[in-house]
Amino acid sequence: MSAARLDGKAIAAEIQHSIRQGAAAILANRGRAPGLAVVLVGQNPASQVYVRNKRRACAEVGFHSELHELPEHTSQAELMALIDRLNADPAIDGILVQLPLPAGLDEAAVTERIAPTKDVDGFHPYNVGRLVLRRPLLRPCTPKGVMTLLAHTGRTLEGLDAVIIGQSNIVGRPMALELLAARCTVTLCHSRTRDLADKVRGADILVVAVGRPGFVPGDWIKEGAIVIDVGINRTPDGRLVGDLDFASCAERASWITPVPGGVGPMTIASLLENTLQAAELHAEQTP
Ligand SMILES: Nc1nc2c(c(=O)[nH]1)N[C@@H](CN(C=O)c1ccc(C(=O)N[C@@H](CCC(=O)O)C(=O)O)cc1)CN2
Repeated sequence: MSAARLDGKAIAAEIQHSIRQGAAAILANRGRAPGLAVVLVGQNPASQVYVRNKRRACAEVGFHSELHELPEHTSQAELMALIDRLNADPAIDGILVQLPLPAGLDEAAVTERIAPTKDVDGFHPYNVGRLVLRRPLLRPCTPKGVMTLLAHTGRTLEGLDAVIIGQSNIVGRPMALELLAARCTVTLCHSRTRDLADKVRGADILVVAVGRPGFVPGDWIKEGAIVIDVGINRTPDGRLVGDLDFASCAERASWITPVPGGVGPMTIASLLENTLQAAELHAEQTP
């Protein structure tokens, strides 16, 4: 079998098209566009790229976006005070604090300070709890984007065996909850997992988020599996690659995501969806 590509860039462009119409409707009804505040602390070069891409996507769909750039040595109290101001700002529907934060800042405390209906990353315990209880409100962007990609395969997910490698709060864990809600049987693997290759060989759906180039070889892939690569790694010669040995995995999979152009653009599309959803929630709350 040779896999078909799940083209995240093209699917994200379709989503942006419909969001542009939603943004226009909010503008017509409320007299202002959906608003996203992006908080960037420090000078992490990858974060700078992601933030630029997110703001460009906002401009393309007609959202208001504003960037709050803070120096590396910002204190916890200064960051919390900014979040409080943005929570109270009626022009802001979504608040995004780009991660990772510089050492010394408490990410969990910052996440919990964001008002749950402005938490467009879906990281607040309130939003995570709703996902656990199968009553999601704002869903974490990368797993949500992966679910949209899976929907584009046209396959029924119910009953499939899904394996996730990587147990982070922003990808692996919410990904497990999403796939469980879609009635998959889910195995969440991590650095202490035994017999990883055997577990992966049973997967109808494989999601890999470990941050190690070429971590999954083709002979781990079940014939016909759907394979999703969340990894983004820069090689010494400057290329961007995922966590799969792409060529050998593509020989056995039925569907596979490329890097770049797979999950990354879907993370940004999901952020736009969440920001529009937050703006609609706020419109209901303030008629
Ligand atoms: N507050 C958040 N911080 C982080 C998140 C997040 O969802 N919220 N996720 C990651 C980084 N991330 C979003 O912020 C992200 C990563 C990659 C892409 C993307 O579009 N990648 C492109 C390639 C871009 C490039 O040239 O480097 C692709 O894969 O095609 C978007 C968003 C950690 N932090």
